[in-house]
Amino acid sequence: MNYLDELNEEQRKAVEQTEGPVMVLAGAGSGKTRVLTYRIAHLINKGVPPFNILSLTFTNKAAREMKDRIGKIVGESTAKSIWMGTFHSVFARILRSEAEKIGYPSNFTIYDTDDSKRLVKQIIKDLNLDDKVYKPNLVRNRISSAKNNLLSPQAYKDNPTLAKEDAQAKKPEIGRIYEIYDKRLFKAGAMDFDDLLFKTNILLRDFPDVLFKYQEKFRYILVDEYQDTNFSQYIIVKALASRFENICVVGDDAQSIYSFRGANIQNILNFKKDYPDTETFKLEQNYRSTQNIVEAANSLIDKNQEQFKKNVWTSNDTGTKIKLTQALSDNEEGLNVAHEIYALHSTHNAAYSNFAILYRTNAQSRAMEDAMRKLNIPYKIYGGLSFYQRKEIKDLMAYFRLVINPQDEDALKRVINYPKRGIGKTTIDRLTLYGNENDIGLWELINSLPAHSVNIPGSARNKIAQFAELIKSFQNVAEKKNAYDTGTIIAKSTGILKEHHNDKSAEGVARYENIQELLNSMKEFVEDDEAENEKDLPSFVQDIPLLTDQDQDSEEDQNKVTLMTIHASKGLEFPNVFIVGMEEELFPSQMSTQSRSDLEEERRLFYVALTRSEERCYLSFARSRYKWGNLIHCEPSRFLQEIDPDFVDASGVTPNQPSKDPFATKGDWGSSMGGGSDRSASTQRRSVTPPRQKMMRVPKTDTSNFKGDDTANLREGMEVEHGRFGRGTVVSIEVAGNRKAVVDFEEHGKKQLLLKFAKLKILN
Ligand SMILES: Nc1ncnc2c1ncn2[C@@H]1O[C@H](COP(=O)(O)OP(=O)(O)OP(=O)(O)O)[C@@H](O)[C@H]1O
Ligand SMILES: [Mg+2]
Repeated sequence: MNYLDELNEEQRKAVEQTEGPVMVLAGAGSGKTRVLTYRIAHLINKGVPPFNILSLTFTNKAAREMKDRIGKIVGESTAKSIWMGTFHSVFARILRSEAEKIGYPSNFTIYDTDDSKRLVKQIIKDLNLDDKVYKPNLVRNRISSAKNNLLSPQAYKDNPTLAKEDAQAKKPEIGRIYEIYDKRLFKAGAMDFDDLLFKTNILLRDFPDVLFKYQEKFRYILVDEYQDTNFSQYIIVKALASRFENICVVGDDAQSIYSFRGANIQNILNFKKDYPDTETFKLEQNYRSTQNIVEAANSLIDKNQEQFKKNVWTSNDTGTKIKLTQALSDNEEGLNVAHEIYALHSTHNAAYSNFAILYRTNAQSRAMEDAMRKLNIPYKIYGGLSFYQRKEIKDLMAYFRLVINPQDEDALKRVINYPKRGIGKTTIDRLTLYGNENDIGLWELINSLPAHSVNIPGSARNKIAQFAELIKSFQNVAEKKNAYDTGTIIAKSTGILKEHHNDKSAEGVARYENIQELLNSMKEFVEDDEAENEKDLPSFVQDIPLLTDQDQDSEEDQNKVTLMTIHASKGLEFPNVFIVGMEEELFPSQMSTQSRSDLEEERRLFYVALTRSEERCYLSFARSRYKWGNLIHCEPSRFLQEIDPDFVDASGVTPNQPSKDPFATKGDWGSSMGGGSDRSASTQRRSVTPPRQKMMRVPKTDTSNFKGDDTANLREGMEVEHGRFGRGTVVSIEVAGNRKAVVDFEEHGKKQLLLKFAKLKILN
């Protein structure tokens, strides 16, 4: 069958209109991504060389799937040379070949969010600022949004509005922090994620020949999920497309869910202004979901004022109604979901991969995971601590980074005394201070130490010299050997492998296995004959910070239930979808209920969630859940009443009085639902005693300053105390296998702990 026959008329028109600006603005599941995919195949069939096509997707996984499909139409080897991937990965690749023009080494390091946060923290400390006021996360977000709006440190400092905002927030030094942050990154030959876009913009702005080269190269540009592009991405696309204007963007204003990261829905609304010749196509037929799901989603999004009205319909079956259930607690909610999955799996023979559980916040995964494990249901969780963020992996990777780019000070500081070689903290601090004051990079400094009058004793000087020699010897190895051989030599001769091997605790064994796993993946990398890239260490390390856990899907992950946040589920589809935690102050989130536009974004998020489902969709809420160590009573989400009740099976959940909430609409799924209710219609949350008979866990009685040491109650964000490491905050909890938690300790940094042994005290 001709591939064009697999499209409806409107889709086909959008595919065949290959020249000039094209916008496809259409609802969920209407085939926008399919149009992009077939359009690329069509371009190639019409004779456009694949290397003249640039396709920007939301995830690298989406790009791989697109490439696979195109490969089936035009042949795999042809499909391979299309430039396709996320903005970050595509422009990282371009920056590597052009970096020297903007003063960066081509093997610049990419700092992930964690690395960049550590740097911000360090600067706050160096400036003697109070990190309770200058919260590193907040400062980093502010810098990030400045970069995504293309504001340099100078422009930030000169901007009166920002200065006023910062002054009002009692954080007048953010501009200065940004300036230093920027300088240090540059000195380290490093870019953070936002820089990959920011620096691309600088490159295209300041080097007309480079701009010309890529305009000529990317004669056809396609962008998926255009509604979630930010200003920085928008300007890149605009610059590249301005010569030929063969640009096709697809998106759905109703699915714009990243404004908190600077995504600007105006980009899609302004497309026509930017390109007056734009041909617009509307796709209205949904191929993904049953009628019930489509209509339910339509009725919900109708409540938003800011939107293009769309008429989305489907010729699919009516399907079953959306099933609304309630539970007494988050644990019970998890068990309900698990039982339903188990039942569908056994009676309908549904593969586990046909199920997704979607939630608003990562912390909600815990109750779901516990339940999956109770019923022995295999699951895969996205968005936890990704493999490459584990401490032992980052340590070894820091050696790799340093070998490739010795200017990388974050890497250097991370390993100069790891494994321990007697170079103390005071010594490192003195080196750093001297380097900063005299504007000498750390690597240069430790290599010319005799020429400098830093206050460091002779014994430490020797050790530093030995360390520099060690790194240089690795650089020699890296020049001659492939990534795997180099990696193995580094893991062995630094003593890292041995250190983990000798540690026979459960954590130690896991760390050793993780290091082995990293080396295995390096072996795979060098043995992969298909991939045309170099097999050396820099090629292996290059894009690792850009990998997300969605990119690490292995064969064995195929038949598992998917657990993820709604944000991460964009563009995906599953036969059965469970949307859990449909409660006020959780979804919509507490922060969002103060303004209409924020609330509308939450509603779009709910729209995204609903429209992931193909056949069955389940909504649930719990009447109580733990938050910050307290059991909180929950109100059903206002969004539940916004779906036309014709499409919802709420049997067992009786409607209640209308809510008093100013944004709420008719009806309310209220408090007469389920046992043990003692609620009025108030929307306030408060702590209550859990209804005993059904609660899975009851918090222990408080006899000390501590909330009890029952780690079953542990949640992300909690303050805890550990016998050895002191106070810290729970960053994430992993329940697969032995329960583990990553805790960010005030004094000791992040540690992964096995909860069985860790004896964490939950603080107030
Ligand atoms: N003409 C068609 N015939 C058959 N199936 C189609 C057709 N168009 C789209 N589909 C199928 O419908 C589903 C949704 O398509 P697609 O993912 O491209 O939609 P989308 O508009 O990109 O959705 P989203 O807004 O969620 O990203 C896919 O499974 C796709 O294969
Ligand atoms: Mg899509």
